[in-house]
Amino acid sequence: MLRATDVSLSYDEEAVFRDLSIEVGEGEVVAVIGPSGVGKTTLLRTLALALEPDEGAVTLDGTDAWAVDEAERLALRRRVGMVFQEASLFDGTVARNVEYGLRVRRSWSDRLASVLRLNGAADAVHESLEVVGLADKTDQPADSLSGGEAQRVSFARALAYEPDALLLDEPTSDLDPRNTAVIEEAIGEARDRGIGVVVATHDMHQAERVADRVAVLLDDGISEIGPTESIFEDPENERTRKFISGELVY
Ligand SMILES: Nc1ncnc2c1ncn2[C@@H]1O[C@H](COP(=O)(O)OP(=O)(O)OP(=O)(O)O)[C@@H](O)[C@H]1O
Repeated sequence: MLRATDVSLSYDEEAVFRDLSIEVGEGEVVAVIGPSGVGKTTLLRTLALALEPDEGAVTLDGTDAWAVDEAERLALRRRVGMVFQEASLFDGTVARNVEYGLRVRRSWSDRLASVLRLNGAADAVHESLEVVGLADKTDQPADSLSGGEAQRVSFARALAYEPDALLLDEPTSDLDPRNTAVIEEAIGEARDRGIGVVVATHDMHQAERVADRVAVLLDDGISEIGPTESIFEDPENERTRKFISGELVY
């Protein structure tokens, strides 16, 4: 569904990754793990069609996002949601923040259809807040939320417009165990809805808990990608094994 093929990307001539390939299918969770600064955020932004790779292709259902015109790329981008490490909510209620995702992301025709479907937007807002356990906070001002709650609202905002793919950048790095558990359950819910999820995390246990497949990003590429169990229990690549066991120090 969402696929990067042989992508290379550099900042100021400095390669972040070279010839990297990764894909996520419908209803699948792929975790990207790797040391700090290796390029996990850059990879997610490439998959979100926010960064154009220097080489290679990013395709959504077979359409090469950088080979089509701007309008078509924007339409593809709308089908991919991203949740950043830090929640970026604006002043206003929780509901307004979640609804905002719907308004910005939907195309005009979808918006019109949702106006015709009475209360369609309100339902989507409520449902996605339920997924993150915040349906009772709909009318609360966003600036009164705890950090964990704000992050959950960010997740709800991305979920509300039913993206095909959802990219999560360290979604629980600053959260306590309870908020972390809520987000991990919400990842499962997204998968059950058929959304393809890519989650970048430095927490290997989290990758083990939530992912169907794991990609290990080391130096300038993926050292290994495969089913979660085989990556953690029986990695084929020596560097992967050392990274997993903590022998590879960065
Ligand atoms: N806009 C930019 N301009 C120049 N260099 C950048 C830019 N963004 C990121 N980098 C560099 O690219 C490398 C990869 O950064 P990136 O944020 O993708 O890593 P990461 O794996 O997500 O890190 P972390 O786990 O610490 O968040 C880093 O060396 C970073 O300093």
